[in-house]
Amino acid sequence: MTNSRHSPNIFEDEEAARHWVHSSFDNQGTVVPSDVRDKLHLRGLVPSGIDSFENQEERAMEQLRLKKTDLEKYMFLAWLKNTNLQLFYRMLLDNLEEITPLIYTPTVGSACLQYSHILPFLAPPGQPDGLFISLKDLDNLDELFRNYIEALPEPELTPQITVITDGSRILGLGDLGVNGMGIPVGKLQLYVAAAGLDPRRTLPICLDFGTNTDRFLEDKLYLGLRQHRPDDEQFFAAVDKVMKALTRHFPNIFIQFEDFSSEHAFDLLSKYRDDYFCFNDDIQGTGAVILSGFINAVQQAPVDPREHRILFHGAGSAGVGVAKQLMDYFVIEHGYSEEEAKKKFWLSDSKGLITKDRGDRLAQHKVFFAREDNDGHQSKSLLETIDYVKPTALIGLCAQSGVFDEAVLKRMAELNERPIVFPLSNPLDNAECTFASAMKHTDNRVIFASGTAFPSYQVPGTDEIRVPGQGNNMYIFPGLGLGATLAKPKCITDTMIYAAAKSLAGSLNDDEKAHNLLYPRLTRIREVSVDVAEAICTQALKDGVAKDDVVRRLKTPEALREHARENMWEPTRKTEDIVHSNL
Ligand SMILES: NC(=O)C1=CN([C@@H]2O[C@H](COP(=O)(O)OP(=O)(O)OC[C@H]3O[C@@H](n4cnc5c(N)ncnc54)[C@H](OP(=O)(O)O)[C@@H]3O)[C@@H](O)[C@H]2O)C=CC1
Ligand SMILES: CC(=O)C(=O)O
Ligand SMILES: [Mg+2]
Repeated sequence: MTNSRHSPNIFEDEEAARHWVHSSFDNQGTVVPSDVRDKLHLRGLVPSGIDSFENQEERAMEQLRLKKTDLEKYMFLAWLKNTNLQLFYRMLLDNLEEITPLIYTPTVGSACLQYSHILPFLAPPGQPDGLFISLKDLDNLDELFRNYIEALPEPELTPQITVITDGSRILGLGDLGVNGMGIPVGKLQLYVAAAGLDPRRTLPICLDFGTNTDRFLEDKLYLGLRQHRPDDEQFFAAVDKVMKALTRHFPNIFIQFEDFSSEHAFDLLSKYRDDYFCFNDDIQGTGAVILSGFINAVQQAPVDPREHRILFHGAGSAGVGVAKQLMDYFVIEHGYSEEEAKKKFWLSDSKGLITKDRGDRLAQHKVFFAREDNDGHQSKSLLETIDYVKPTALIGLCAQSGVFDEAVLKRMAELNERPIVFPLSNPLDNAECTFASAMKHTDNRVIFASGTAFPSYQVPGTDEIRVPGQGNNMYIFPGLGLGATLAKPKCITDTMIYAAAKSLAGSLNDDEKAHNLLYPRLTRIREVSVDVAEAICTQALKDGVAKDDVVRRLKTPEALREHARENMWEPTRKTEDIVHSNL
């Protein structure tokens, strides 16, 4: 994909020249060649030396590494993105393993907690980080969207993808209100880096519907609406107004629901999934990514795949979403009926094992997996539940730091030759256990993936370095979004989500398999996203929902992969591309 803006000619049209000079996308500062500087009257406005892209990147990396804290690094990167967007993405793509944790989990968690304190220092005035939609603005939605379009560097490049949150459950950090904006911003940066979505066409949205976290309401620097959240009736009506306005302004936009509280996440998905071009990342994206890691874990565990018993600690949108997705694995791959497959799952929450006769009123999303075969048995503590269930796999999605403690891990190791332990809660401080403790307390036998990346572990007394898996939906949503924006299906079907998971599981190369990895290395994320995008397109064609004519003509996986590759945006890497070839 080229970066070209087709008209008008920036050397002849004064307004276009001014626009180019002030654009954080076009004007890349110290690398702009001297003939372009002269034509655009930039001589003297930058030092006379002309940088190479390599030097420009080296300087920026040097500054990044000089920052003392990860939050300072986050702020530097946000400022860089908002002032020299292409340099930011060049750096990110060239240093994915170093920078991803700084723009995404874990650092984005600290940034969200501090968002109201740092926001004014992330972008120049007038350049929006995203669109803030306050409950008070529901009658002005058209104006809000128009303002956003007019503030864009290239108003004709309308958004094709949005990540939308109401900040009510940000990672495992709780209700952060308007501070949650950091999450859509971070997710969309990964869409660009990992799958080549055009950064000019991404739209982060934060629904500023108040917060129930009093410490924010009492913080005089808090920048959101200072009131408690609305009741359900008002909430659903407000979201509905936003959905209608959003799709009125951007009819083909692909919508990712993110980090809504579980009480609302399931209902929003079922309300909109058939008629809007949308999906829920925490339910479906996480479901797909963990299914993929589970498929690869099952191959490493010396257990008949049909004998697995899976215990979830945490039964919110992520826990239930992942359990449903894993259930499909037993139905599709092993021919189980849904009822039989369901019996392989036990879910526990803050009150213990979820059973039908526990004595409390279960939230709707927990009813499906509530056990009925417990003969009155209830268990409160995790250890008790493990003794009762005897799981082969323990999956943490409860955001309780360290809850997979020494006793829990040792019990999993007693029960299993290769226990599967996935502490998936984010950010790092919320993980149910660390990789080091999982290795230590299972005699290094654990099959492991966590939501936020842990460092590698050297097995004591040996040279062996073990690399932990990162089971994070970032391996799925970028490729899913790329495939969806290409195929333009009427809706995202369950079979498309399943196909994405299978494709991710199958994307390990020989080296990754030799190292017993559960997920591909992050450095290959663009290749992997091409595979996931192809799987989405192929399945959309099979399901008869793909609307895009080009995709409908491209029938083979290789042709679809090529199409995905050709449509991936790349930051400029050649000087001649700084001024577009059509001028
Ligand atoms: N790795 C990844 O890609 C992803 C990770 N996540 C992570 O998953 C976590 C949960 O997200 P989500 O499901 O939406 O959140 P919710 O807050 O909706 O769910 C949390 C669940 O954990 C349970 N819980 C809370 N405290 C305890 C406890 N002490 N013991 C046992 N269970 C407890 C809650 O119980 P109760 O229902 O009784 O309140 C609830 O069922 C977050 O940390 C999030 O970052 C989410 C999406 C993707
Ligand atoms: C990764 C993610 O989506 C979450 O933790 O909510
Ligand atoms: Mg999320």
